Amino acid sequence: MRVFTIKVPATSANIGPGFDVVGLSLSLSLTLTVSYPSSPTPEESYVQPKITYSGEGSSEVPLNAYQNLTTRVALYVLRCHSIPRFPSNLSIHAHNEIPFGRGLGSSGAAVIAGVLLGNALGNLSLPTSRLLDFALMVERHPDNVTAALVGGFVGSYLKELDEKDTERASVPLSEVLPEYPADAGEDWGLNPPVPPFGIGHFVRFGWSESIKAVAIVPRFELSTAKARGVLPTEYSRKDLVFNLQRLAVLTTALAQTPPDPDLIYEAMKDRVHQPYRRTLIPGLPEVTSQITPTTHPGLLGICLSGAGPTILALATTGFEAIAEDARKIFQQQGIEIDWKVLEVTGGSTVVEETS
Ligand SMILES: Nc1ncnc2c1ncn2[C@@H]1O[C@H](COP(=O)(O)OP(=O)(O)OP(=O)(O)O)[C@@H](O)[C@H]1O
Ligand SMILES: N[C@@H](CCO)C(=O)O
Repeated sequence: MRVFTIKVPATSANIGPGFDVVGLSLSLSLTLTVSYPSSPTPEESYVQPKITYSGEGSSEVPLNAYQNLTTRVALYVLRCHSIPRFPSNLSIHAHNEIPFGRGLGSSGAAVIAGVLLGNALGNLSLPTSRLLDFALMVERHPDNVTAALVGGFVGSYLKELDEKDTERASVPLSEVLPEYPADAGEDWGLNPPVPPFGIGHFVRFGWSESIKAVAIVPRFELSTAKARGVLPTEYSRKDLVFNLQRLAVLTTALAQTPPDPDLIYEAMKDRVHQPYRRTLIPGLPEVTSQITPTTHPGLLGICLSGAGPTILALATTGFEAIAEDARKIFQQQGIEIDWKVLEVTGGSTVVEETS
C-alpha cells in the first residue's frame, strides 16, 4: 500500500495594494491523506476512487472524484501526461480548516492540492514552475496559488505569452476541468489543453517574525467570481500610482524589525479593489478606517483579505482588542464574525509514509 499526505496552507491575497500580485500563506490548512495498493490491479477489477471529507465545507463539497475540484485538477494533470485515470482503489481523506468563499484562499488550496495529487499519483516529479503552470490554467490570478505552493509572503506576475501560448492558456475552464461524466470510463473525449511552460514567476519577500495575522471572518460567503464582477476594467493614473507607491514600500516594510506602523498602515491602503467591494461587504470602510495604530497599539495595517469578506489585520500585539472592536463594527451592520490569530507559514508539503 502506498500512503502519503499532502498539506496546503490557506492564503490571503492582495494585502491592500497588491491586487492579483501578492499573497501570504497562513496557518490553516487543507490536508489530504491518500492511499492505494501499490501493486497493479487487473483491468477487470478496477475500483473507482473513494473520497471522505471532514471540516470546513464538508456539507457542500462533492465526494465524487469526477466532480470534486481537487480530484478534477489531479485528473487534468494526469491526463496531460497520458495517464487516463486514477489508480484503482484510490482512497482520499480530506480534512479542511479553510472556510469556503471567505477570502482565505480555499479554492487556491484545493487547486494546489489537486496539482500535487496528480503529480504524486503519476510519479511525475514536476518542478515547482511546472506545478504552477497547471495551477494557473485553473485559477488564473497567481497570488493565492503561488503563496499556497511555495509559502511565505510572495509576489508574482504572469509572463506575457506569445500568440500560440496565449491561445493555449485562454481555453475555457470547462475544457481544462470538464464535468467528467461518471459513466464515461476513460473516454473523456477531447485531449486536455496542456499548459504553456513558464506562465507564472514569483519572488519571496522577507517577513518580520514579530508580525501575526488576525483573520476577522464574517459569517457569510462571498464568491471570488462575484467580488471580481464589481471591479472596473479601467483605472485612473492617479489610483494606479497610489497603489504602486504603497506596494513598493509595503513589500520591504513588512520585513523590517521592528516593523513601523506609521509606514505600514498607509502602505496597506488600496484604491483598486476595496472601494468597489464595499457594496458587497457592509462595514468594510468603517473597519479599515476606524481601527488604526493610534486607536489600537500593536496594529500595523488592515485590509480586505483576498476577495473578502474576511478582514486581515497585521499586528504585533493587541490582537483581541482589534478583533473585538471589528466585531462591534460588523454587528452594527447585522453581521456576526469569528476571528483567529494566524502565523505566516511555509508552503505545501507532500510526505510519503514509509513502512
Ligand atoms: N477543499 C475543497 N475541496 C473542493 N472544493 C473546494 C475546496 N475549497 C474550496 N472549494 C471550492 O471553491 C469555492 C470557493 O472559492 P472562491 O474562489 O469563491 O473563494 P476562496 O478561494 O475561499 O476565496 P479567495 O479566493 O478570495 O481567497 C467553494 O465554494 C468550493 O466550490
Ligand atoms: N486577487 C484576487 C484574490 C482572490 O482570490 C482578488 O482579489 O480577486
